[in-house]
Amino acid sequence: MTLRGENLIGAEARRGTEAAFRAVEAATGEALEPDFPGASLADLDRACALAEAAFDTYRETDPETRAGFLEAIAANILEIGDDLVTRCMAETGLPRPRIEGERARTAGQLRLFAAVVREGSYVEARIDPALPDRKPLPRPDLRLRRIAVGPVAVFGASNFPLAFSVAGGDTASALAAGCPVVVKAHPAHPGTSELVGRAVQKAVASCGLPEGVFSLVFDAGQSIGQALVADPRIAAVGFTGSRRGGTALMAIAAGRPAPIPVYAEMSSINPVLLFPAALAARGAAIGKAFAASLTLGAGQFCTNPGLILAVPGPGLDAFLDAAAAALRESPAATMLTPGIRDAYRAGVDRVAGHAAVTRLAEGPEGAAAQGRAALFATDADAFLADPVLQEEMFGASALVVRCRDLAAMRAVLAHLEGQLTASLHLAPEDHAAARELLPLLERRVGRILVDGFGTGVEVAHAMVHGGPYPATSDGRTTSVGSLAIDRFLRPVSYQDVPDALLPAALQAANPLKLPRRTDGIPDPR
Ligand SMILES: NC(=O)c1ccc[n+]([C@@H]2O[C@H](COP(=O)([O-])OP(=O)(O)OC[C@H]3O[C@@H](n4cnc5c(N)ncnc54)[C@H](O)[C@@H]3O)[C@@H](O)[C@H]2O)c1
Ligand SMILES: O=CCCC(=O)C(=O)O
Repeated sequence: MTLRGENLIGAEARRGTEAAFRAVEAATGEALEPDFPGASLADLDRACALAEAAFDTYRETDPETRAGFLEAIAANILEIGDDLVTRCMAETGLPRPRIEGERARTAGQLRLFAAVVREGSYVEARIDPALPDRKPLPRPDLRLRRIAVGPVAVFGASNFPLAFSVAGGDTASALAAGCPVVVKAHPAHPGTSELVGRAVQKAVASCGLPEGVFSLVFDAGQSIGQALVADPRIAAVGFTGSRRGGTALMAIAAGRPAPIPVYAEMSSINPVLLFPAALAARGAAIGKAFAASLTLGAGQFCTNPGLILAVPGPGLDAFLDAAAAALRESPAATMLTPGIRDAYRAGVDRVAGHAAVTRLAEGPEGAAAQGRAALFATDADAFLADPVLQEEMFGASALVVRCRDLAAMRAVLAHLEGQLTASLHLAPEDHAAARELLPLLERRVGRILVDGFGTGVEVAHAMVHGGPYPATSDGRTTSVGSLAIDRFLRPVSYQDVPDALLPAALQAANPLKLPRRTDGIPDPR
């Protein structure tokens, strides 16, 4: 498929008129064809106007139409075939199996949301019938459903060019909720973005939907993204990226005459708690598994295990020996962009130069575009004394914090910022100590896992990929899994509205066959 470097504004493909940029081949630094001229403010205005015009029709599409649309996007992405995989590999430096796996995950995610739309519980249809004879006052007829919030702005992520980008989780959940989407492509993979954007655009047309359901804009800088968040027709924002970028967009959204929510997933160091009996029983095996998780995708996962907490002893020594040996042999890996590589190296240098930190291991030196793995250690007192030590190093390096006892481990956890995940490595003898820490962990993180690592998020109904700030801007939500749809819905209550005027979801005959509650009790199905 030929790339044209065009913004996709509704049904149109338009070459931008602003500064152009090109993708860079991650491994070589070579510029890749074609040019991507940035969208103009007029292009963005048209995209937002079309999204607004599409909103009322799209949000009332019947479940089958909307689910079919999501499935058509999945099919169209797969239909692009190897062109998508090779372009994506070139732009990101990520290997083929990773891109193919991520493509399957992206299609599966769209299909999951299709199933959610067909099943219908997300509408939360509730009916409290009128009680005209209630004393002292009659009760009105009350009916509630959730509706889409409005057009949503999505910022594609650099590190998941498919699953968190143009047709990734934010887009899939917003479209499932009934929200048109305007995507601001990540500048690191514009070709991948255009290919996927065209797949979505094609699905909009083949499903007979209003053209404004989807648009995709490119920008060499940040002004179009900022204007998108400020646009009064945009009702919510999905973002995955840096803390600086996420908080900048939050400030724009909060400063609007009508503020809107920004669902930003930003930074997390994902603590790993190694409990004494687990370490004694299998320290070396955990160390090896940790190194594999740390180096996955050159460490460019928001779920990367960047912080290890453990009590010193022979078990921890075995863990460290195995982890260090694996990391010393782990080849340097191409990073997504020169900027991300430089930020990673600067983060590593900052930690390496810290007076209270020792370097335990370092991977082999690589090419200019590559990042090498590293493992550092400090103690709990030093960690508690310097917030720099809990800053995300976005790459394959981690810091081990030696805690003199479990009380020190608790103090470190209590001091941590919000996190996406916490991993506990346990033997049965550790359960009592782990139980003590669980309430604190629940307050700090979005997902607690045992005997594993957070990398490799399952896209499922019971998944939470979220967590308190700064892991995300809103710890009440998730950006992965079916619950992600909640971000883009809001409840509306209808009081004494005649059946003929009610939305289908709440009419007496239940024409959409939605699961509903009457007086709080699920209706028989
Ligand atoms: N935790 C994570 O999941 C995660 C993922 C990717 C990157 N990162 C971090 O972010 C750093 C940079 O990577 P990145 O380019 O992917 O993230 P980024 O936040 O710099 O950019 C993400 C997107 O937001 C836009 N953007 C950023 N700042 C903006 C602003 N002030 N106004 C308008 N738009 C803005 C960018 O153009 C891009 O489209 C990495 O080195 C890493 O530290 C973290
Ligand atoms: O980088 C953020 C997403 C991480 C993820 O989805 C995974 O670990 O699978």
